[in-house]
Amino acid sequence: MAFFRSIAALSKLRSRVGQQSNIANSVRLLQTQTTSNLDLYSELKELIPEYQERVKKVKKDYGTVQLGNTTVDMVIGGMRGMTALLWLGSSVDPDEGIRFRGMTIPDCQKKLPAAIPGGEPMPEAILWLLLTGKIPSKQQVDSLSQELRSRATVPDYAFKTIDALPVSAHPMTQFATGVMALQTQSEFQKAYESGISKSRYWEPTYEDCMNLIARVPAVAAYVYRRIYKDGKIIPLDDSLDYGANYSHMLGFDDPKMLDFMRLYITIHSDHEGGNVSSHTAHLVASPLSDPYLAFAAALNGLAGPLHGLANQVINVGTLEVLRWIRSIVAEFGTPHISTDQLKDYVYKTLNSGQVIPGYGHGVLRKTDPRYTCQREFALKHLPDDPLFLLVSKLKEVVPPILTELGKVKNPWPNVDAHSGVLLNYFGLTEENYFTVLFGVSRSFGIAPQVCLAL
Ligand SMILES: CC(=O)SCCNC(=O)CCNC(=O)[C@H](O)C(C)(C)COP(=O)(O)OP(=O)(O)OC[C@H]1O[C@@H](n2cnc3c(N)ncnc32)[C@H](O)[C@@H]1OP(=O)(O)O
Ligand SMILES: O=C([O-])CC(=O)C(=O)O
Repeated sequence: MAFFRSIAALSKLRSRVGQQSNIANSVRLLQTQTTSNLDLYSELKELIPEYQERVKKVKKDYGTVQLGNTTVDMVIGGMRGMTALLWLGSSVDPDEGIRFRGMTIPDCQKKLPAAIPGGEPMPEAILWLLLTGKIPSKQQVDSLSQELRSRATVPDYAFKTIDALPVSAHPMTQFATGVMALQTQSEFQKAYESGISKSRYWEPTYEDCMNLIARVPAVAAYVYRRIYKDGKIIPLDDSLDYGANYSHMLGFDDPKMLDFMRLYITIHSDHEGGNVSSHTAHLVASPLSDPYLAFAAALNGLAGPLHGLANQVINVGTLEVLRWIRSIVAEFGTPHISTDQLKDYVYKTLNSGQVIPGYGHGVLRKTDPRYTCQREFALKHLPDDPLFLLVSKLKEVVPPILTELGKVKNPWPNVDAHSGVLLNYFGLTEENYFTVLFGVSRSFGIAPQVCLAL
């Protein structure tokens, strides 16, 4: 299976050709400027032409600079470890994890606007940051919230297209089908057919990206309500921001769940360009397939159990353990499972030829900071939840066993090992649906990259 690793961001290009500070200066784009347009389009209209010029200049001045050697392992491993793509939004350091435009998750939690005092960063804020490289004000974020709501209407035929599938179809299949139905509204396709100039491709692409991001929660919520709640649809609430609205349309209005949803979307948005979903979108968009086509393709990659679907599998695992906890509780009157019992469970999984879902990574070599921030959220809001305690215990038990195997490069937990426990706590217990949440979030990372690659 091919995992493509990328050059991540221009900042990574800097470190790879470290001494050549001229390159560093040339590629330090967008991040240091301080325009203050209230709407994102006006902001980008100033920034993108300059970005395009800088990319041209880097190409002209440094186009022949070598960025490393290609080994047989890299080729067999599906370009793993090969510097191969330009990815502006984020970069992943093996030890430190994700940085969005240079900002770690704790930086984002400190600096990006929240919907409530002391709350989690809003997805609208990460979108602004990924697209512009700048930290938006609360006013800018609120204006973006409003704009996304105004774009959120989904045509009825998209729902009917989903209805043509059996209810038993996997939620990811239904979601990707709904996204394909939205594609008929592509502004890029229309503009291309009418002969738009190359330098302006980004404009209808931006329209498509914003419409796509605005509309996917309604499609995703429809899939959830159709499969699990007898098709009773909950309409968008005009007073809510993006993350809160998605949770609301799913049927969850606990303020803590709304804030968790904001955090969830923020941290799942982007993970450099080499992961399967992001790379797929980048590849599919490169021949000018529009953002809907690129995003639907990405969803199909995300639906693989070694990528996004791992969050579903870990929950099948944990729910099995939960059933086990219940039987222990029934028998002994206590929910505490011993470390030895858990170890046996992990060995049983490995001995049956399966991987331990939620552990390991193509790039990371330490615990995923996305796992850590979800753990911190859980410690704050549900410290005594039995499933959370179990997931915490798994973190003690699994890494030494994986290390013992001698071949696993990263025995530590990744993002997928934790999200399900939190969703389950708030009542979203249908684990087959979890990857759809991941998909909605990933539109935030993919869309800016598709826009900026033009
Ligand atoms: C959002 C995300 O996509 S995060 C990742 C989500 N996926 C998972 O959690 C699934 C479990 N993890 C895995 O399967 C892997 O760690 C991957 C796919 C994420 C990364 O794969 P790789 O880069 O090939 O990992 P690595 O180089 O460490 O693999 C070496 C060996 O260790 C094994 N290994 C890696 N992780 C695990 C694990 N969690 N459990 C058991 N074995 C593992 C590999 O299967 C491979 O075995 P093989 O040589 O017999 O084929
Ligand atoms: O980076 C990867 O290979 C997988 C991952 O964690 C993601 O896409 O979020």
